[in-house]
Amino acid sequence: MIQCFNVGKRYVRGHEVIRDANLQIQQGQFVFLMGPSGAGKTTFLKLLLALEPLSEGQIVIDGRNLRRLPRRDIPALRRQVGMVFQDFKLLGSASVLKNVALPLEVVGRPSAYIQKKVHYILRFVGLEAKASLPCRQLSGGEQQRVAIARAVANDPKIVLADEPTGNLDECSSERVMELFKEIHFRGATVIVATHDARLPGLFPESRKVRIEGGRFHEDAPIGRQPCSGRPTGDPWL
Ligand SMILES: Nc1ncnc2c1ncn2[C@@H]1O[C@H](COP(=O)(O)OP(=O)(O)OP(=O)(O)O)[C@@H](O)[C@H]1O
Repeated sequence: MIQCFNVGKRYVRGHEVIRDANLQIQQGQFVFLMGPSGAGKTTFLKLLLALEPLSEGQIVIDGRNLRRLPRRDIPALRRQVGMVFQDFKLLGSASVLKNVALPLEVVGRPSAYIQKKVHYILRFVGLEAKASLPCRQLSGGEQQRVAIARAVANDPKIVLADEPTGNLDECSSERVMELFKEIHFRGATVIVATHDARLPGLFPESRKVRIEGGRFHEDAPIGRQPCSGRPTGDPWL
């Protein structure tokens, strides 16, 4: 569960982007974080990943208060969170396969497991045929799917996606949303930040939260969400 209590964020020499913001997200929820450009969506995702320090308030993730989290525990927190960055942050000269394998290598998974898992996920995102190509040879939509594959490779409990359909055509956007729905079905909490008001229409059961004036506003009552189908064990293999 993600809990935000009176959260405030002010950048050095900047205005207060988020102020006195409260939010609670249960494990397994699918949340669209809406708001116009500059509203603070990326900032909020960065706070959740501890990429930016809080100015005010508390964020508690699965009982761990980020303010009190020792620096040495931050990598473990980040391993539980898969982040799809707005600019992908892929290794352009490395292959698609290498980019997706990296998070698994970092945590020391056996190579046979990595091979099996990466191929499964690349098939899932429809990129198995491009596994050996350097990422920079892929289209924007394909790179977006590599970024999603990398974010979910390690079965994170939480997946954060920053404008995952920015610059994609309608068909590619729908495909990307199908991936997130599947990831959600497999048990992850998914937070998609977007200013594209059409996206929530692709997943009507989702929860919509708007950032406005630095605060969170619920757009609609939280409906019953499809319950997570995640069984115990590896959800991919
Ligand atoms: N590192 C920074 N230093 C100073 N100000 C920043 C920094 N990062 C973001 N901001 C400011 O914080 C505000 C919110 O930015 P943020 O990127 O969180 O918005 P956003 O809702 O994600 O926008 P977009 O949809 O365009 O990505 C903006 O006014 C931005 O200029």
